Amino acid sequence: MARRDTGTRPAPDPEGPQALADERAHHERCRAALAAMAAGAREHVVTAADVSASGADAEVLGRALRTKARDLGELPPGPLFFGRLDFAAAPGDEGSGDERSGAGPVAGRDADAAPHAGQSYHIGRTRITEEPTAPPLVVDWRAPVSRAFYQAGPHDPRGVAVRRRFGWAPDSTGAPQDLTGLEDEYLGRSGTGAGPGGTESGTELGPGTASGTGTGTGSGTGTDVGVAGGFLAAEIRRPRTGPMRDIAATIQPEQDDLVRSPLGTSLCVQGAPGTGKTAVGLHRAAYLLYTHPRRISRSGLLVLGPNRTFLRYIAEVLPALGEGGVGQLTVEDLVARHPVTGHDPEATALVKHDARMARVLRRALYARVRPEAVDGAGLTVADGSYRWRVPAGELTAIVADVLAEELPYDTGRERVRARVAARVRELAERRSGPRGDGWLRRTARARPMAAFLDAVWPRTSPEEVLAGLLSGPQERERAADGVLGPAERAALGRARPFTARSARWSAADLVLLDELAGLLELPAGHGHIVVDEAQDLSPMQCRAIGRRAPHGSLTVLGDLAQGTTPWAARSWPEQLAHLGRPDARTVALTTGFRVPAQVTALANRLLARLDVPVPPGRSLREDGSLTVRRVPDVVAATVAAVRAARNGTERLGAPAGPAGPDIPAGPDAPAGALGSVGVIAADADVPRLRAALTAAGLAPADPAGPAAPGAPVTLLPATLAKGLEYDHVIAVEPAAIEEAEPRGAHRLYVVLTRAVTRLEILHTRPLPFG
Ligand SMILES: Nc1ncnc2c1ncn2[C@@H]1O[C@H](COP(=O)(O)OP(=O)(O)OP(=O)(O)O)[C@@H](O)[C@H]1O
Repeated sequence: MARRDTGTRPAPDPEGPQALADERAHHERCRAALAAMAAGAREHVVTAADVSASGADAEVLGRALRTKARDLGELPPGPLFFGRLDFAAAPGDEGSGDERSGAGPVAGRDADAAPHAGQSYHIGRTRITEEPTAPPLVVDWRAPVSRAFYQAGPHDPRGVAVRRRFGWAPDSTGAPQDLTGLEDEYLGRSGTGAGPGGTESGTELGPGTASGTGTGTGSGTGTDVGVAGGFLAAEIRRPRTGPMRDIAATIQPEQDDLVRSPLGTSLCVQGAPGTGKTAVGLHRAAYLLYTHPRRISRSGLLVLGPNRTFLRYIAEVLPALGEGGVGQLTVEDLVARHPVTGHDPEATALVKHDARMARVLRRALYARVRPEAVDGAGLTVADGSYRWRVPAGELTAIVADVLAEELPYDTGRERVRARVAARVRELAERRSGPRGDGWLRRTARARPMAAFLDAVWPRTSPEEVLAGLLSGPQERERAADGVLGPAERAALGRARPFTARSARWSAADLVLLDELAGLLELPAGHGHIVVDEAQDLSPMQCRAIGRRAPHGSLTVLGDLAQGTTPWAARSWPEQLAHLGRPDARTVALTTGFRVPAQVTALANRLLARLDVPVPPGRSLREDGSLTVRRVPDVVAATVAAVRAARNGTERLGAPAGPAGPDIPAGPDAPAGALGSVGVIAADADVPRLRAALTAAGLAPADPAGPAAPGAPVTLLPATLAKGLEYDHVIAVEPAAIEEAEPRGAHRLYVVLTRAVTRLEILHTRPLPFG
């Protein structure tokens, strides 16, 4: 593990200022090249229509070019590279583990496929080149060549002589803007990785930074990232001011392993709060799109999150990585055949989300297939002066055979039709010579055939089957007998009968309708699905996701300790089986990048009471603070706490230091460096807190509103906190949060782990944790 203690050793490198000037010049060159690339892409869009052979070609080409032009145009205005690798004159076998090196280089990106000895590569969020045949000015962080940036260490330099990271000072909005520093690690001095390897380096500071000393300790390579120092520390301490950011500059080795897992591998990441699960999932999505552009298109990739607020929070990560246009949905969106207009009591919802419902629904659907309805006289089809008759026994056998094939219901119906028609043709040909395909098609559509099918294997819809099941006691008894207990069967039933047309569907009904739709016909598949907060999914929701990637893979992200739904998972093997991926590799992440150590210690105390088999988290951050205050009036105390935070009497973030990929924030930070404040309370307490804050002139943003991700103060109900983070969290009355729902202790665990820098707990009632 490379260790650096530059905190006590100023950068000694006499070439520093020149190196910085050279890098600035390179950055200027990159900016000009990127502008030319964007202009070129736009021009290609215009000319594509003229040069294409057909309208269809023009459309496809135009779409591809438009996407490229848009992505280039949409790249955020920040730094165009964040790292550099200088390979030693005799590189080792770096990059050989990447699946793409086996598959051969992708056209136009040959230079990025494997490092060349003695060559330097700048690494950034997108590839930049002055012309297609020239070596790139910047290689994409996902290219095989870039892998060493994340994985090389003193004991495994991967041919890297020097790894350089860049520091960028922020502009007035807090976005990194000016190249102000660089930090070199000498990895490959011995050339073999033997010996002490990774040696010290200096942080070369440019003008405008606070001092001439380096930052922090340790740069975090190897799986033991330890206490973060240098630019990683600066990055994770950077105040949160808006939507989630990408972490391309500081992905850690164990995260990188997950990000670059092969497309065919389904992964499950169990991670304590703030360990980067969401970040890993999104970067893996970007990596797969880059690495397998032909096998997985943007429309073939899907990201699922728990709610709209969360999706808005993560919405900018993929576009910032040059991958706009990826579908980001909630599971509710996925199954939204109808608006939700009904509501289920909890006991009913529990039954509907239970895995056993899959069997009940299958039975309810296939109860419609009735071999016993075959007419004893068989099926007779007229053919000119002939009458062809298939005997009842043969028809029954055909139906039984097709049933045994377990095809989707609609396919089964067509298979029966095709088999019976083929049998009729056999009879006809035996008597009076060959029959063509047109004849066969007509026979398959003949009226007696339709009547036979309607009696034996009728056409139906998910709505019809579910309405029948929920409102017909007999149908329910038949389908659920031996599967659900009497109380569960009763909970499933609706008092008043209804039809598919008059139905008011509940959220759980939509999941059941989706299951039925999947039994009737296979849904369109995705090449890869990233599922966040997967611990909260019910077995039936898991099935809805799994069947949408029949040949694809999944990245399943979650934390059993954060499960808050009544059906939340308690074991990953079970959840993965419901997702149809029992063999997925499960990996635990425990190093937290968000929550400070004191807060993590508090959360771990609560975790011990949650009875879930997950390892406790540990924090990478020794900074940050935790305050627990018993107050006479939580509403008044909340107003005072928010006011103090906004007045800047409590500064947030890291101590002032040289710019890493960071905004310096701390006692000397500029006012603009104040981070976000999140007030989190039991849902029922939110209205009065909102009223009080608004009356005090501190109107908070509504987390569901459009301004939420960038707002200075957000007030959010505990049930919306999942996946989000704020610099300063004010958690109001934990006892009320815990008692609001059956899994309230898990909810409280989520709430207590949202703070990046400071957690302030305000309470009048006794605290639910020891
Ligand atoms: N390698 C890294 N470098 C810098 N920041 C990181 C890194 N990994 C994670 N982070 C940051 O840590 C924070 C937490 O990450 P993320 O939200 O992905 O965690 P999570 O495991 O999904 O958390 P939770 O379970 O609480 O939702 C984010 O701000 C993320 O950008």
